Amino acid sequence: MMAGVGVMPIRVDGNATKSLESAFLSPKIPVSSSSSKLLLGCYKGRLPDVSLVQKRSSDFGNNRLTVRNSISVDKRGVSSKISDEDYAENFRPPHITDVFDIPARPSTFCAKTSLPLPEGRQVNRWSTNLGKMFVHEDDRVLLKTIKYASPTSAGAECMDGECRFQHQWVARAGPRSKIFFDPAEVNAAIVTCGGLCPGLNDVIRQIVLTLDCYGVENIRGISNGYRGFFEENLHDIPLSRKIVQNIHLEGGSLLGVSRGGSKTSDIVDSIERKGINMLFVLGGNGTHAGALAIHNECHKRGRKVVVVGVPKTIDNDILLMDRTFGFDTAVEEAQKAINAAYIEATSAYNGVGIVKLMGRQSGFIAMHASLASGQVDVCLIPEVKFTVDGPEGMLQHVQYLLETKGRAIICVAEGAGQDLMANLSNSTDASGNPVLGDIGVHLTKEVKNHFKNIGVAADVKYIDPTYMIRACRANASDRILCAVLGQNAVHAGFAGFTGVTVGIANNHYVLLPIPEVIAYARNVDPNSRMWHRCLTSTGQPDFV
Ligand SMILES: Nc1ncnc2c1ncn2[C@@H]1O[C@H](COP(=O)(O)OP(=O)(O)OP(=O)(O)O)[C@@H](O)[C@H]1O
Ligand SMILES: O=P(O)(O)OC[C@H]1O[C@](O)(CO)[C@@H](O)[C@@H]1O
Ligand SMILES: [Mg+2]
Repeated sequence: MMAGVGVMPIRVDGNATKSLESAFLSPKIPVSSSSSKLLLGCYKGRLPDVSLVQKRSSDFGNNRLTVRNSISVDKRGVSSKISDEDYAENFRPPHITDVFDIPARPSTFCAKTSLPLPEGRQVNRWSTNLGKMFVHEDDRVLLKTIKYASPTSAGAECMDGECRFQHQWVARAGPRSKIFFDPAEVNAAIVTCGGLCPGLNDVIRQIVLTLDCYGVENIRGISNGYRGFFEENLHDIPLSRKIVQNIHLEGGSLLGVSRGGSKTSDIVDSIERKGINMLFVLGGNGTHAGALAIHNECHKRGRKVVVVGVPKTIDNDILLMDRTFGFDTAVEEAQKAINAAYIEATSAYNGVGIVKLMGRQSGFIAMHASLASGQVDVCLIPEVKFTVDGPEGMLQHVQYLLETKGRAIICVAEGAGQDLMANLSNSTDASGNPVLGDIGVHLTKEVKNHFKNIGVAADVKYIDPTYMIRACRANASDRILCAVLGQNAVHAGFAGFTGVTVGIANNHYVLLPIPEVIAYARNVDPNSRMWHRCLTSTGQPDFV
């Protein structure tokens, strides 16, 4: 392949340029910065297939981070000043070219609309300012930004006893200058699984709008989660810019959701039948486990399909991310319930207000809602054990609050105190999630019985706003997050990443391999500053 044959030259390093076309088509060619001088002027054919990489291992014991002083052009045609090994271990996002030989092509993405102009002219899809429109392949985001000086420092996550700082680089999300799909051949599908979450329609909308910007016309929604792939009475929903234009004005999911029914082989059979080659999966931990299984099965069957996740969980229980969409809205909506409980309790004689919020195994909503309200006296979360009876128990504290303040407000996460309830069914829902006992109802009974038994009048009001919170429309902050995540999911798909999910880390948008984010559910750390801030605000003691 001759260099510079009628194609735009791209910069490889400070001294050298290389033909874009040859960069797309050449196999992985590692070169050191000194050998990169070979690229000066005319690049003719393959460089000798020897690695002149100067490897400098960073000094972190078992940590396998390495820094390479190299410039390489991998088989994706991507010139790298930082090689894949520079990702923190396990954070290199899988790519379709890891499995298939697919040539890269120039991006068709244009931030401008593709709608026809009044006189029938199409807006030019090709931006005149490509220079700053794309993120660079080597762009990375630092996952952890605090250097803890001691393992005893609040919230410290130390990999070794000395708490040495480790650079954990992850891929930056965003549009790439090179893509691996011809928009005319893209057959995209979107599916929403698990429970509802504010912002689902915003993400669906942004995925469709962004696909449209790339020039994709063939977009479908799969009805009611994974079930829509194979249940005969469920039909796909055609999606277009026009159809999704106003869907974000309502809560819920235009496509519907479901739990259970995740049979990977049936789903992939359906993907093959429908000819889907770009799948966007919106859901929580379970959904992402399903997405990973679909990604693996597609590749096993030799199907050139990319699977990209968008984490959806109101519980905020996905690892490594600042937050997931819908969480901020949930915290805000919860304020109404807490405030109602507060007003009722302060207006009553010896009023006790109890509010149950979602959070199956993670108490983020209850913790943040309690802290935000400044009205909560007791916050109970699944991560922190508590007792109800006895001198250290919660009831004694509620009694003390009535004696001193004349009211008590309790905010409890649904997964808290499950060990306190007898006769739990041990059953699971269709997806295998445990069916919880109702801790809100349980605590309400306990509080009522306690004050009845000691002959003190108490006016107990229980509020369960959980589904009202989940079914509402996303707030402005979440809508922005949804917009960025939805757009980045499409950029990831076109850039050939698969088995990945999008997220926000340290306020930057990233791509993460799915296994890294679903290894276990993210929990509130009882040693974290945030939990301590919550306790500082409520003034509650330990109930053990
Ligand atoms: N380990 C798994 N492997 C494959 N599919 C799974 C797995 N776990 C769950 N699923 C499927 O993923 C879908 C959603 O799972 P689930 O109902 O647990 O919701 P989720 O994605 O975890 O979101 P939520 O936060 O609402 O619980 C279901 O169709 C379920 O069958
Ligand atoms: O009633 P459903 O649909 O199972 O949803 C309840 C669960 O969904 C979640 O909101 C997670 O999506 C949990 O907090 C809650 O336990
Ligand atoms: Mg789940």
